Amino acid sequence: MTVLNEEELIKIRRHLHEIPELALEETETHQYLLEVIKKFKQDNLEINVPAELPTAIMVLIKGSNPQRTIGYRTDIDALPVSEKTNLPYSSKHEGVMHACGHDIHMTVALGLLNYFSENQTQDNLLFFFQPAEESKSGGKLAYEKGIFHGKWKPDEFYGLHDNPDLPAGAIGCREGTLFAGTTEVNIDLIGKGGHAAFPQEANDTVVAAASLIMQIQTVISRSIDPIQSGVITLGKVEAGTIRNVIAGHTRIEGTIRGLTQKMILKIDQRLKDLCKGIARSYNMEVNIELNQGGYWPVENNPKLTKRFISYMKNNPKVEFIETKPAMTGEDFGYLLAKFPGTMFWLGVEDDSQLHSATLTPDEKSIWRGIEVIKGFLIDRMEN
Ligand SMILES: CC(=O)N[C@@H](CCC[C@H](N)C(=O)O)C(=O)O
Repeated sequence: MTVLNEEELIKIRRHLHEIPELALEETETHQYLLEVIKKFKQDNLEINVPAELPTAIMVLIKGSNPQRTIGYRTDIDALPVSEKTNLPYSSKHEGVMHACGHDIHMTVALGLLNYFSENQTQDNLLFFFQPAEESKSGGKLAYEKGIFHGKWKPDEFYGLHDNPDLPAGAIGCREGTLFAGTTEVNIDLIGKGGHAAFPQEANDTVVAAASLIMQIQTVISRSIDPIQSGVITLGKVEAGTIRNVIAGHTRIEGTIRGLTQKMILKIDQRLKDLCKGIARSYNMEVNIELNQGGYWPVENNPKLTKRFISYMKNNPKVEFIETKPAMTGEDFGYLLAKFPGTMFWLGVEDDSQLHSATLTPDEKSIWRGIEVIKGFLIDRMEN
C-alpha cells in the first residue's frame, strides 16, 4: 500500500465511526485497525497485541539510528450514546456512538503510522491504540499489566483530543495542567419498597435521592474556593419499576472533576459527608463508591511541552491556540504521570459538544492534524 491520501483516510474514519464499541469491548474496531495496519509497508514495523489487554494494539516503527522511543497514543473506545446525526455513515451499533471523536483520533494515528511506515524515522516510534478511555481506565490498566516494557516502553509520550470549539486542524495546548482529574461516583440508596398507597410502611429512596441530589449541588457553590473551582455532574439516576410501587433502591451515577488532586479529594470528602447525613436523616442505607482509576489530572511535562508549543507557534502553517485548562478528564493523565509527555487539542470545529449525540467533527481536521503532528515528530527527532 502506498501512502494513504485524505480521501482514503476519511473512508477509514467513516468506517470506524460506523462500528463504535464500549470500553474493553472494542473487538471489531481492533480487528479493523489491524487489517488496515497490516496493509502498510511492514519493513520496519512490529505489531504487538498484548495478551493482557487484548483489544489494545502496539506498533513499533524501528528507527534508523534511535536515540529514544517516542510514544504516540490514541484511544479507541466509544460512548453509550444513541447517535442523532442522520449521517449516511452513522453508528451501526444501536445505542453506542463515537460521540467523543475517538474515530478521528484513531484515523490521525493511522495516518501518521502509515506515513512513518513508508518514511523511516531516526528514532523509534511507538503507536499505542488504547482501549477504555471513557471508562475503566485503559491507560492505567495497560501500565499496571506491564505492557510498556523493553522496546515497548516510550521515553516520551504524546496524545491528542479533538476539540469542537477550535477551528478544524488548529492545535491547542498549554504548559501545566491541560485536563482535570476525575472521580467516578456511584451512590446506592437502599430503603424499603412498598405500595404507593402506604408510604408509612415503606422507606422511599426516590425522595431521599431528590434531597441528596439537591444537597450535592451545594458542594461546589458553598465548599469550594470559587477561584479554583470544580465540577460534580450526576449523569444517571435509576429507580423504581412502575408508578405505583415505592422504590426501595435508587442508584445515582456521576463524575467529579478538579484541576488538582487536592481539589478532587476535598470534593470526594464532602460527597461522603452528605451521603452519611442522608443515611442518618432518612434512616436508610447509603453505599458510596468513588473511583478515580487512572483519571488523574493531565499534567503536561514542562520541558517537552515548551518545545511542543514553540514548534507549533513558530510554524507558519499551524494555527496554534494557547488554551485554558479544561474540566474534561482523560486517563492519559495517568500515563503522563509515568512517562513525560504532552497532551494537546486538535480542533474539529463543530456546533455540538463532545459527548453529544449530534457531534459531527469536521473531517478536514484529519489531514491537517496529520500534517502538523508529522512535522512536529520529525522536528523532535532532529533536535
Ligand atoms: C475527553 C473526555 O470526555 N473524557 C472523559 C473521561 C472519562 C472520565 C471518567 N470516566 C468519569 O466519568 O469520571 C470525560 O468524561 O471527561
